[in-house]
Amino acid sequence: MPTTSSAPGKVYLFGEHAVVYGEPAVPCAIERRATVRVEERDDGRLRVSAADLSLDGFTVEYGADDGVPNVDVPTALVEAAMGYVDAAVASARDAADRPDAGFDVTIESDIPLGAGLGSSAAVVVAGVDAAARELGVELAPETVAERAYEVEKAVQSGEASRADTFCSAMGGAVRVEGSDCRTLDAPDLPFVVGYDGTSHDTGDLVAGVRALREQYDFARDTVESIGDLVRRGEDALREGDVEELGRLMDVDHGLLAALGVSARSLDEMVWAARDGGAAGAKLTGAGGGGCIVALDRDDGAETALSLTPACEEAFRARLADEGVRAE
Ligand SMILES: Nc1ncnc2c1ncn2[C@@H]1O[C@H](COP(=O)(O)OP(=O)(O)O)[C@@H](O)[C@H]1O
Ligand SMILES: C[C@@](O)(CCOP(=O)(O)O)CC(=O)O
Ligand SMILES: [Mg+2]
Repeated sequence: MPTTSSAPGKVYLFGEHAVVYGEPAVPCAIERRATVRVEERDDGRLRVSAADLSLDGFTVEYGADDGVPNVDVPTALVEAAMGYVDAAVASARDAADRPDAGFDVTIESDIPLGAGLGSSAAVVVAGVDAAARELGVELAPETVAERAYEVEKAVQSGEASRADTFCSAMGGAVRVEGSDCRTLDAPDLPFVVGYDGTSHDTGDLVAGVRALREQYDFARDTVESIGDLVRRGEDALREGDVEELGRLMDVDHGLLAALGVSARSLDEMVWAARDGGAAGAKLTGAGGGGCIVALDRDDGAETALSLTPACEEAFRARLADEGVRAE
């Protein structure tokens, strides 16, 4: 019998990148989910079918004996796409003490891939949960979050925060500062997302910020300023002060741009959203291309984004109360 789990993507209200260096961040889970179906197979092989909105559906099959993917899409693309899934399956094998378990894995996701909405975290969280349950082990969402964090850290060359994975596992709005991870009471904020249709590599962008931080004190100061801003933002979130949240999002976008992780398309979408009346707008996630998030109370920003050439798709994103769940 196959076992299926799903987990949500997220937007960052504030704090991405700085959270990697121990500053606080507030990501919010959104109602776009990745669904992972897992069925144990008795030959020890791993077969993965991934259908995604921005990558043609593909299937990879390989076993411990050869390790060679059998597919007809470019190897680099496959390797990039498989890193997270492979490591998620390995984590579940470890949790169940079944190092040789083989699986058929099928992934479906309505989270654009590599666009800052946490598709990697959602796939890993749902994958660890489903594969562990398929092997008879029920993990608490907090445990799934911690295992998924270890996976992201390993795949992103040792650089990741707990923010995306904790948010995806727990749902709702969360606050992450180092290893201190908490869920927050938050109102359903009027998020609208603008997506430029491109993707980024989170590991590369995080490495770029690290290099800048090592070279320039101003980059260290910028990371600390993002932390200060997040602490101010927490008060505004508690009070449901959308105007102040928007102002702080605008500043956060400027600080992220100073760290070199914005892009022309992201800046164009941010300005379109502001011109359309958003309370504030910023890139979300690693940046470099992908998505922006804006606070849009009256649909003006969503309309402005949908009319902006840089924006391929604009959509509303409701807060997802539920994190990882069995389907
Ligand atoms: N539907 C999917 N099927 C298989 N792998 C996926 C899917 N969605 C995301 N991934 C994995 O997540 C990676 C993208 O993660 P990342 O660069 O962190 O961007 P983000 O988390 O912002 O979407 C992909 O290269 C792939 O390994
Ligand atoms: C840049 C970072 O703060 C968030 C990355 O988010 P995403 O993978 O682009 O959705 C990295 C991290 O927290 O691990
Ligand atoms: Mg990611």
